[in-house]
Amino acid sequence: MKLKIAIQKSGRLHEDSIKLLKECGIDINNGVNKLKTEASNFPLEVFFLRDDDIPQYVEDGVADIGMVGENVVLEKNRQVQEVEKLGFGKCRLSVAVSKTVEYTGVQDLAGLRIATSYPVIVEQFLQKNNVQAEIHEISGSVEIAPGIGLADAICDLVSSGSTLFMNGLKEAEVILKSQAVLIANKGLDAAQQQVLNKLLFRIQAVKKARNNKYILLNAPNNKLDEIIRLLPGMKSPTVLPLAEEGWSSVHSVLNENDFWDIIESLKAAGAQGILVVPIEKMII
Ligand SMILES: Nc1ncnc2c1ncn2[C@@H]1O[C@H](COP(=O)(O)OP(=O)(O)OP(=O)(O)O)[C@@H](O)[C@H]1O
Ligand SMILES: O=P(O)(O)OC[C@H]1O[C@H](OP(=O)(O)OP(=O)(O)O)[C@H](O)[C@@H]1O
Ligand SMILES: [Mg+2]
Repeated sequence: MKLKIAIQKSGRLHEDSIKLLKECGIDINNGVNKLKTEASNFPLEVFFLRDDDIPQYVEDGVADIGMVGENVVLEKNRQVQEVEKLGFGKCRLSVAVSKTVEYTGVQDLAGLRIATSYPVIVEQFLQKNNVQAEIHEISGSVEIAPGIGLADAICDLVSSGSTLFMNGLKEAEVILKSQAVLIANKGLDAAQQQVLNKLLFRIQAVKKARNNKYILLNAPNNKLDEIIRLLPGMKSPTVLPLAEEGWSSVHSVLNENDFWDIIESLKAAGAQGILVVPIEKMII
């Protein structure tokens, strides 16, 4: 039995999806223009598809699982389960208006024509806020719609904001924060669930490793207590004596988010020769 996974054929999520599978130790041969391939060392068959089609294929069981943006999952509104956030493809779905108009709040959207490729999500947002506006569905190049007189506002994906900026628009409302997620068919059998669990275990180990760094430093023994207090570690830091009398080497694991703050405190506390090393996999 092989589990069938759908990933984006080309576009924003393609490379990161493949990279994640590879970091999970799964060898896939993704030759150019291939629509289907099999992993050589894991019971996985990979389908390369348009991202818009992935929720439906997973609902229908044509694919058992898929990697796709939460924005697409919500827009397509298919019966699938979200099993894991994948940590890439981070963006937001926002309403934007011309930078020349004054925007004071969601009621300002009343009566406007909003161009978007996300009519379902925008409709839900308008209803929730009791605002009546006209949705104009277009499939791409949404940001030029106001400039060519097609709409008064848009709703599209934003990450750096440069596309909005280049089109003379400003972000008015963030409707959704999105990232790529792993979705699964709701009726997986026990054998399929078992393969999915195996894959999930690996994905979680890769995600944890990406969020953490291994740190090694030297410290004078009289500063050890203070330095150890600064370090969380997986259990507690490893402390080894150095050849030089009165010094120790301290090893620990730091989360990416508090990383720089902790490094500064460590230096201030007397740590020297600090080395920071990426972690490949992390299993707690
Ligand atoms: N600027 C961005 N930064 C980060 N993630 C993004 C960005 N734009 C889109 N994404 C995420 O990547 C997904 C795929 O975006 P892409 O632009 O490749 O889609 P597409 O053109 O619809 O592709 P397809 O040809 O598969 O239909 C989006 O649904 C979203 O989840
Ligand atoms: O805020 P920014 O960093 O500028 O990113 C936002 C842009 O990125 C996406 O398009 P993409 O570049 O994937 O091209 P597409 O229109 O072909 O999907 C999205 O549709 C926006 O247009
Ligand atoms: Mg698409």
